[in-house]
Amino acid sequence: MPRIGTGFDVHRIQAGRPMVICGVTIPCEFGLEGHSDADVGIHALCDAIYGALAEGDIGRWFPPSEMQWKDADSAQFLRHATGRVAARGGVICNVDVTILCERPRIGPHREAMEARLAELLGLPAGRASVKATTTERLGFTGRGEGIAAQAAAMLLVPK
Ligand SMILES: Nc1ccn([C@@H]2O[C@H](COP(=O)(O)O)[C@@H](O)[C@H]2O)c(=O)n1
Ligand SMILES: C[C@@]1(CO)OP(=O)(O)OP(=O)(O)OC[C@H]1O
Repeated sequence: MPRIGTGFDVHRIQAGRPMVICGVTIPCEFGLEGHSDADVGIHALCDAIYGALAEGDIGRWFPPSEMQWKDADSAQFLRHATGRVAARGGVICNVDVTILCERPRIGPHREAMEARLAELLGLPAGRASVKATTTERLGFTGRGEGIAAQAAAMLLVPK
């Protein structure tokens, strides 16, 4: 049956950390705070996939209280979510991620992010989409206090 899931995540800006979004480290004068590498795009996408499966959220599988996930590469979280789909005999049809921030500009890195997500998901090119929007300088993203991401995932799962 078709199953759809959505995800949303926010991380606070933090100086002195790398900026990793959708599996790609991009040049930026600040990074994101988090227990892991704080890849806000991948976290939202994991929640979309877990949500489509009704298997909880990323914190269920990778609790922030566990030191083994400190500074972890979020690619492993996405591999796990993808593995859960396979374990249920399902496939991922397509995913779509939107990053909400004024800076950094996502456009120059969009194709690299899509390629990396497709690789991690085991999808052909064109099935993983990354988009970006500002919030017109409104709210916490607009003030540059944090970055938000939302995601959707479409699956086909036997039941
Ligand atoms: N961090 C961002 C934000 C936006 N973009 C690109 O700019 C376009 C216009 O943004 P608006 O918020 O004014 O709609 C948007 O469609 C993105 O293509 C970006 O690259 N990085
Ligand atoms: C990714 C995890 C891993 O402990 O921690 P964070 O990097 O803090 O990310 P967040 O999206 O706040 O929470 C989910 C956690 O599972």
